[in-house]
Amino acid sequence: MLFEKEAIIHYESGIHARVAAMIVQKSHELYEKYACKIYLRSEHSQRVEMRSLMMLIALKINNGDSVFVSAEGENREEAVLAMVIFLEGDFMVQTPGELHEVDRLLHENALMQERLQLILEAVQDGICVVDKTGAVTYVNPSYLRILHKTEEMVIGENVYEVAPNGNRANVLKTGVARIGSLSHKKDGTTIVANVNPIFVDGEISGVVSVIKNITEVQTLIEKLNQMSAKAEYLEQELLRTKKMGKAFTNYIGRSGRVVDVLAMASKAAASSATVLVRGESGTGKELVAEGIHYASTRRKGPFIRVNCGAIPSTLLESELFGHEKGAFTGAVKRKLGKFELANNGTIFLDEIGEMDKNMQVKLLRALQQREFDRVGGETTVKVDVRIIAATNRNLEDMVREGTFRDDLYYRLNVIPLFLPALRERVEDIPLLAEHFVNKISLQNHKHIQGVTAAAMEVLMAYKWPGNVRELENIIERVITLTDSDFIEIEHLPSYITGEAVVKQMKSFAFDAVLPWEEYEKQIIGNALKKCGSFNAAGKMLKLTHKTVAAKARKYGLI
Ligand SMILES: Nc1ncnc2c1ncn2[C@@H]1O[C@H](COP(=O)(O)OP(=O)(O)OP(=O)(O)O)[C@@H](O)[C@H]1O
Repeated sequence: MLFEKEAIIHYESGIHARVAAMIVQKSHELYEKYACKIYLRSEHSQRVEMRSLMMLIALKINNGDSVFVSAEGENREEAVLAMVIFLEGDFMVQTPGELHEVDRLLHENALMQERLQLILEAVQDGICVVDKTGAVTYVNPSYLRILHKTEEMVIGENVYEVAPNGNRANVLKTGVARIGSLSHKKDGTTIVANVNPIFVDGEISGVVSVIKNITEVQTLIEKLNQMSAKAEYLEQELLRTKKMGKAFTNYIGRSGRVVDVLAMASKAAASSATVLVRGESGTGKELVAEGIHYASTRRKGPFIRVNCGAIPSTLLESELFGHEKGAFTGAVKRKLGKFELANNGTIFLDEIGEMDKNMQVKLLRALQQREFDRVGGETTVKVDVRIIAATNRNLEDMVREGTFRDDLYYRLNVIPLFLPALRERVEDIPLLAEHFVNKISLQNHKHIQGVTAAAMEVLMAYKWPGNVRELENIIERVITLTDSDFIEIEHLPSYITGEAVVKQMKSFAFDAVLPWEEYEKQIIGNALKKCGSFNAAGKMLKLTHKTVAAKARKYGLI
């Protein structure tokens, strides 16, 4: 409970015994003047009369407590007032009515200040406060870290002296904020600064500068740029493979060569240029030609295939251009040729290298003028046909030898597509094998689940002169003849498995002449490793399974 007439004097600075003596002196005067006794009381002590307890006052006040001044006597109000006025220079004085609220506000303020201090110290951005004279009054630890400076170096320095044309001096002069100003330091760091003026009562009272080291950000931006360039490239690649669309989904393969050739084919499909598909027999030339047709705007028109190598040259003209009734013996009615049938679609001239030179001239005319005469006909027929030709022959050699017309060659070779042989894309074999196993077992109502790893290894080691067609045929034969769940080595033809074994044996040191048993042991061991059973190994080696078992025992292989 506060005294009726008292003041609370908050300790503000250290009080010495000298000050305490002055207080005592003053209280004597007041006693004389107002006939009052002056008491002081700290928060934690009894009130004490001034005259006797000088040291206590000094100690108590030095502890930082609030000091309550009260008086007893006739004019105690005046006495307290006089004491308060006397002390005002060294102490903060409040009247009792405001005390609690101010105390609370003070406490809140102190807390807030503490929090703000913590925040300022914790933020990663550097903060620098400059007063209105240009002197640096505050920097946070991040500021010092970013600029590699110490507090002693920066506190107190004047921005008008250290950087008269800098942002801080400028903002202080103009009162206009500067945002996002970049500076590159000698050590290679890049710093971005936002400098804002501080206004108090409409007057500029300093600036606050917030800086950030964006060297890392710039490195990240660079990385981001690289990544986005890479993503763009991959997106284009994806688009490239996607663009091939459904038209090419029948052509199985994911190897780089296949992806490239299909990308080119899909580009070719977008034009109506003549395409020449090259590749060994069985590499899927027809599939690609079909893909081009179905990926083109002509997809709703017909795709007409002519095997120029399979039709006798005497009949090829009528096959391609048709004939009129009675054009030759047996021509009992008018027959439309493949070119007419392919109108508004695509004609696929397979095995073009087999065409004889007479026919080549006629074809050249049809290609150049998109018109021809039916055999025995007098009127010229005009057609709108896209031409795709294919060959497994070396047309360049044929042109050189004079068996293929060069003008026709150039007409056909507008967009050449080279299909890789299967041995050049071994990585596609598992994919193709799986495709054929699924397709053929479905057609044959079988449930073959796949190819064993060992058998796949053998398939991948084989040279495939017949390419994909040969692979498809082998899988078809196996599926037709077997009932097991998986295609195993023993199901494969011996010319394929044999090649694999020979390949393995190449690693064997044939230069050195060893006892026969050494070779035999190696061969039996290899075959058993590859086949996994006496039976299969026997088939591969053309021995009975009993012989294989006996030799395996003899050489301690089991
Ligand atoms: N990449 C492939 N994906 C799936 N099947 C393929 C692939 N390549 C070829 N084939 C299959 O192989 C067989 C032969 O293909 P295609 O007739 O297209 O080859 P080609 O190169 O035109 O042969 P040829 O030169 O003997 O005429 C077809 O049954 C075809 O389905």
